[in-house]
Amino acid sequence: MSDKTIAFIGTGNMSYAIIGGMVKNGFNANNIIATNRNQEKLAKVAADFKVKTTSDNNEALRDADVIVLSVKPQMMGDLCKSFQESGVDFSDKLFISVAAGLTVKRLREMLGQDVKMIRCMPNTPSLLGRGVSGLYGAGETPSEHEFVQQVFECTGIVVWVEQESQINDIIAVTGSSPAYFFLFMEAIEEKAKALGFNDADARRLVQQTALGAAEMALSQPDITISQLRSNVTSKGGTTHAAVEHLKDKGLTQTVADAMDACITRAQQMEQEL
Ligand SMILES: NC(=O)C1=CN([C@@H]2O[C@H](COP(=O)(O)OP(=O)(O)OC[C@H]3O[C@@H](n4cnc5c(N)ncnc54)[C@H](O)[C@@H]3O)[C@@H](O)[C@H]2O)C=CC1
Ligand SMILES: O=C(O)[C@@H]1CCC=N1
Repeated sequence: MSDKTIAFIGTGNMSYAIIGGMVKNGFNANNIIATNRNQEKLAKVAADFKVKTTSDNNEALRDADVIVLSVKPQMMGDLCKSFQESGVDFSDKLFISVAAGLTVKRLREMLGQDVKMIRCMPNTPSLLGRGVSGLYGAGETPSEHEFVQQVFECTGIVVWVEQESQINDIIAVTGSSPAYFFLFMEAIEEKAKALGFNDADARRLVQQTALGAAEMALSQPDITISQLRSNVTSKGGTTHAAVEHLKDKGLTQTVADAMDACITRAQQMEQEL
């Protein structure tokens, strides 16, 4: 593993998950700096992963080779302005942005320089090494490309996209989609409670079933997901009744429409921010 130092600017949910995945997968915690304005969040990431922490973004900018911009998109303008005013020479540093809805062009405008910039669209299962990261690069060297690949492979699987616009597709398919699965799990959990299961059992039943279904798909790559579904569905049986109801109610189209809404929102943010 490279000895480059990497700083996460704005260590909230997403960067906490990436840092956790990196440390659990052997990345040297001494080479990771986490920043946040919030001291409690910094104390937690320091305690959990033994990384360096600071509330001074400029110190992290100065000390790191690779800078991960991970504040909310709406906060990015102010952050980049503070970097411009910091007096730190960051012209040779590699930037990675995990923000939705901010293009490389816009980020470079915000930073006031044509810095090397990789856009990454991770997801929160990165914390467990079960993440997916979509990557799009602009101007990085082969060794930087390799470094970024290694970092995000610590957190799960990685896919490079050729067009920057595909980052918005990745948001719909993997960045936001843990929430779709959680919504589905919430719906089953809620109904389980309505059927009389206590809270703890409702939670255990739904999470174990979701995990089991995902592991069945993962462990049997030669069997289509559709076939796995079919294997549960006895002709004229109970699953058939439930699945037909979901189909009649338009689940497949609803999911496709939701993913389009996700992409449209990312495109709108590109115009707004
Ligand atoms: N949460 C997710 O599932 C995903 C989030 N993202 C992207 O990751 C970025 C961060 O999202 P989250 O982690 O969910 O947000 P978050 O709100 O949990 O984390 C951002 C953190 O930045 C801190 N912060 C804000 N301004 C700061 C500043 N100037 N200096 C230092 N710290 C500052 C806040 O205190 C906060 O803890 C966003 O741009 C989002 O688009 C991308 C993929 C998935
Ligand atoms: O909701 C959001 O905007 C971010 C990007 C992908 C997941 N969370």
